[in-house]
Amino acid sequence: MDIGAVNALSYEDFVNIFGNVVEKCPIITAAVWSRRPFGNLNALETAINEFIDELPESGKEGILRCHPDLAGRDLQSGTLTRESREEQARAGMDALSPGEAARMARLNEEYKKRFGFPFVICARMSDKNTILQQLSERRLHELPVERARGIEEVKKICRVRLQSLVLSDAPNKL
Ligand SMILES: NC(=O)N[C@H]1NC(=O)NC1=O
Repeated sequence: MDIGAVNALSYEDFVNIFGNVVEKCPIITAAVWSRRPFGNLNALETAINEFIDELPESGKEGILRCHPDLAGRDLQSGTLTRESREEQARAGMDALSPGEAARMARLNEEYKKRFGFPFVICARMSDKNTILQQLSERRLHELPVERARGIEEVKKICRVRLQSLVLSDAPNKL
């Protein structure tokens, strides 16, 4: 899909296609539609990032809360979004040993209890050992540091999702 095609989309189609680039937050996609025309894919990504940056801290925490746990209940019950399922599978979250799964569950719970939102990391840029290590380290941070860190990871996930949507059909790359 080239950028001209993206800019020509109705808001309904735009939200249908790009609505989950930030997990379960189609309101962000719906909001940035009014920033068209985008010069290129980076401009669309920048519009999304700016929208996120302008939110109050409670809004940023809300975005984090829309993310499923890694190797959590949604993965076990098959209720992850398609994007999240693929990302978690690539990082080996569906193939943890019983010991790793128990450690992940314990650390995820500890993290959520401390911060009031789930641990978020761009699984496509990571693997299970790094994820476990990062979870173990980041759970000790202070809230403002960790909220900002989680949002950085949301932006990385968004970039990867945008790229796979727009660059996947080769002839008209952005
Ligand atoms: N909790 C969390 O990090 N979830 C995710 N990370 C990612 O890359 N996809 C997700 O759903």
